[in-house]
Amino acid sequence: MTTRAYDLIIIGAGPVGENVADRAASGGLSVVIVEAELIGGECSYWACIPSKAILRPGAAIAAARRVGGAAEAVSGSINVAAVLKRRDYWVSDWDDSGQVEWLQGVGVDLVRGHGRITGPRTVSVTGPDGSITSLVAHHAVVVSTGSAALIPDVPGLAEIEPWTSREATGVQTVPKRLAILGGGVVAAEMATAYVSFGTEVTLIARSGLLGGLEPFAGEAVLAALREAGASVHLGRSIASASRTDAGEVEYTLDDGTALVADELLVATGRTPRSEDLGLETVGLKPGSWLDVDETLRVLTHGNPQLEGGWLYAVGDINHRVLLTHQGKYQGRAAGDVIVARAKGLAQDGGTWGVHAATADHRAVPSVVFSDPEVASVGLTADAAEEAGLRVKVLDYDLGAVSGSGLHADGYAGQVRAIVDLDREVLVGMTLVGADVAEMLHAATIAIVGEVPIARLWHAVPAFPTMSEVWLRLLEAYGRPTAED
Ligand SMILES: Cc1cc2nc3c(=O)[nH]c(=O)nc-3n(C[C@H](O)[C@H](O)[C@H](O)COP(=O)(O)OP(=O)(O)OC[C@H]3O[C@@H](n4cnc5c(N)ncnc54)[C@H](O)[C@@H]3O)c2cc1C
Ligand SMILES: NC(=O)c1ccc[n+]([C@@H]2O[C@H](COP(=O)([O-])OP(=O)(O)OC[C@H]3O[C@@H](n4cnc5c(N)ncnc54)[C@H](O)[C@@H]3O)[C@@H](O)[C@H]2O)c1
Repeated sequence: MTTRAYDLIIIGAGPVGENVADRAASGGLSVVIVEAELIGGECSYWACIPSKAILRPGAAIAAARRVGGAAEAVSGSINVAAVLKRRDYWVSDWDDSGQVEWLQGVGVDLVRGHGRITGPRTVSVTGPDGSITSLVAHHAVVVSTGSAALIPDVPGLAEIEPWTSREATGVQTVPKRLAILGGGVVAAEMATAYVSFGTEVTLIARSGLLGGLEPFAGEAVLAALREAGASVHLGRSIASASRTDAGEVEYTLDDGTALVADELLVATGRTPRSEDLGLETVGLKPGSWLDVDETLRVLTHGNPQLEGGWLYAVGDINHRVLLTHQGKYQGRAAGDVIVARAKGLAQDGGTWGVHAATADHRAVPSVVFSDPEVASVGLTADAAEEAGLRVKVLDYDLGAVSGSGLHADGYAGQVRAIVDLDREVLVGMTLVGADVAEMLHAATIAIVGEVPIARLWHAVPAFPTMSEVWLRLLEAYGRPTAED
């Protein structure tokens, strides 16, 4: 057994752990990162990247089909083998050597294996060959171990070895019939991808689609999936599942309907990867999400083992926002504040401070890459009401903007903006329609910058782009007068 000492130990080299490592190393700390699987984590190999790689070809074909003159050039069907080959390129054939080189380049040491906390500031790593490496941190330990697919407790479900997002994004042979349980983001995106492959998709959602977003978003995606041939059962769940000798999945809905598929994808949310992490050795509960303060430090709640604030939890594992870009944002703040604390430098963990993840509460951008796309940031109308804000809700038909009509024949889309009437600033925006993803960042900037609505009149959208919807929304709000 070897023991090594570093300023900072990071457990989990997903996109979030990598960002913490980068900031801390560039701030002059000695850093080691521990990884059990591939450097780059879930996002790079089994989530964001492969899912978007398999969605894009279908979206590109659909885009061409919506433009008269171009539509005529689209003949035949999608080349699934070529799609999967392109996906393989984007996941580097599940080889992380490029990321290993990057770690070396930024001066971060890597220990491959499963990391477990063994006490305050100490971590033990069991390597693939069973060897043990003991690590001691002078300053901090960061847990960035992410999340895994949650399999609900449905009779027979675990036994049939259902697909999770890993199998759905890493598919080698596309099934003819795919059942999907869940109505969230993974379900919407994978249904969209597999429908584009020509798979017979059956989606089972216990409520509507894309809960938590503006209701018109889920309704538009639902209508499009049905239009594309998917069979969608709303208000239903799966009561039992089994596999036949031939490998088919037989499952029953909670209304007694019996159905069959070749594979069943479970897309019912995530569970924290903290079960086998040694949390019990420092008075925390194994298998729990880790609550943190604004600087991503695990809340001590008077726990003497966490004294000195040495433990941080960043990314999915803290359950603030389960998105890569937001986790990386947290990672930059955490890496910098660990450096500041280690070196006794000034800290800025107040609202919008460099060491605080304030945007987690105010402006989380997210895109569902379904067809239509759903891009949202900040509050929905319901969330604004729950927060007790006095708001004006501005709705506009995105298809009525010239830029949209030019972009695609019969463009269908919808935009909703939420304005805080007391501060006269934007606090939320949701866009639904083809290719709205790239329009989202303007709204994020307006919210984070707290740009006054009166000033937004000077932010002129280029003609004829879809962004002209901003003008229509401002008109719906009302143009300021000289007296205002
Ligand atoms: C299908 C799917 C699609 C998604 N698409 C998007 C998207 O388009 N955009 C977006 O922003 N987000 C997306 N997400 C969410 C995104 O994948 C996560 O938010 C992101 O991966 C979280 O990063 P992380 O570093 O916190 O965790 P992870 O990426 O899960 O990385 C954690 C790492 O820690 C390692 N690890 C865990 N435990 C240990 C241990 N004990 N010892 C050593 N190593 C350990 C794991 O092996 C892993 O490499 C998607 C998620 C799914 C499931
Ligand atoms: N484009 C993106 O940014 C992107 C893409 C995919 C995933 N993600 C992230 O990954 C995370 C996980 O996605 P997800 O879709 O698995 O989770 P989710 O939380 O988005 O959706 C879970 C769905 O499963 C349903 N559900 C939960 N338990 C159930 C049960 N027992 N029976 C039937 N239905 C049940 C819920 O009602 C919900 O519709 C999300 O938080 C999301 O942020 C992001």
